[in-house]
Amino acid sequence: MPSTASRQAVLREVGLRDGLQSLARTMPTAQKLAWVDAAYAAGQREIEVGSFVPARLLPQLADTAEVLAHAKALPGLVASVLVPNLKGAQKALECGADLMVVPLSASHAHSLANLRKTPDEVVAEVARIRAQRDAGGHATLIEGGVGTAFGCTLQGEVEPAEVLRLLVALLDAGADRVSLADTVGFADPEMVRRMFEAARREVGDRLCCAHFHDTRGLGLANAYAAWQTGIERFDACLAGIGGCPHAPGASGNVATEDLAFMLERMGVETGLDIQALLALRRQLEAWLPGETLHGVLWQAGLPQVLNGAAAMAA
Ligand SMILES: CC(C)(COP(=O)([O-])OP(=O)([O-])OC[C@H]1O[C@@H](n2cnc3c(N)ncnc32)[C@H](O)[C@@H]1OP(=O)([O-])[O-])[C@@H](O)C(=O)NCCC(=O)NCCSC(=O)C[C@@](C)(O)CC(=O)[O-]
Repeated sequence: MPSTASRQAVLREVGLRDGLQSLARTMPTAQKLAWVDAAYAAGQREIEVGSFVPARLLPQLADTAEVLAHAKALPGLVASVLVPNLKGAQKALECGADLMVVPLSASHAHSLANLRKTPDEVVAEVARIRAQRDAGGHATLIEGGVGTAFGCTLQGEVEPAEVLRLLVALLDAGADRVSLADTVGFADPEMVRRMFEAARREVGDRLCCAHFHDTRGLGLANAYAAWQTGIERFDACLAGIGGCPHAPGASGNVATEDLAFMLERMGVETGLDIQALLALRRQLEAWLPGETLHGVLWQAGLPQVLNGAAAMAA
């Protein structure tokens, strides 16, 4: 098990994509740009700014090109987008996204509901995306994100062997790296440990990120379990908003500010100013009146001694 000492973690903010796609309202573009700026000022260096999907499906994210252009102007920021197919990927390449995440559901039922494609058809789409990326000489990275990796509300069980097969297939098709997601909050820390260890045996360091929903209160425990297997990048949503519209029962992601607190408390450097994240959460509350926000740190605030593990080691 890798030691916690001197490790760093990256929290990729996905609230502007996963969070906002789950709300019925559309956040005005000016507020999204202010969110990107404030997240950047709080130390976030990876932000998923939206999706290139048909606006009729997700009008909340119709301004993704504009938000991406704004994010790209911030030095050192990895500005990513979600793309469901080649058409979305072409837009991401045209707009110069640093990274595009192609979601692939290991559950056949969810795959059809979400993308109208089987998992293997999504793998084939990734091969077309890779060919297009390489032909144009673009620098945009391709991440294959395997969702419903721990089960699915539509299909029920998802075989771990199928998840592993799809991780390998995505890489063989041309994804630069892969990640694992618990779309509907079915995972527990022991399942996470087993899955991430097995995935690492299959694909090594090309397994780059963990994406947990806190649907049943295990988001942080699952993140900790993934961390213990060596994962150092996590998706998270400010105020724990989020959820896939095509996954019944899906609810919010692990809250950015809570996850940052847990890691910093363990002595792990995230580069994040947690007070600034809490201030941004208050701003988000004002931007989203009437919406249910999640997370717990905001209620108690930071303890006086933040860096518990480091303090004990000193
Ligand atoms: C994949 C499709 C498009 C298939 O939808 P479809 O209807 O089968 O698409 P199509 O290829 O038949 O095209 C239909 C029309 O849409 C257009 N079109 C086609 N593609 C695009 C595009 N990219 N951008 C803009 N327009 C597009 C296309 O040009 C055409 O336009 P028309 O000729 O009718 O005028 C649709 O099912 C889709 O967009 N699905 C995405 C749904 C989504 O965003 N889900 C949430 C993200 S995944 C998630 O949240 C999970 C995750 C990542 O967070 C991790 C986790 O927790 O597990």
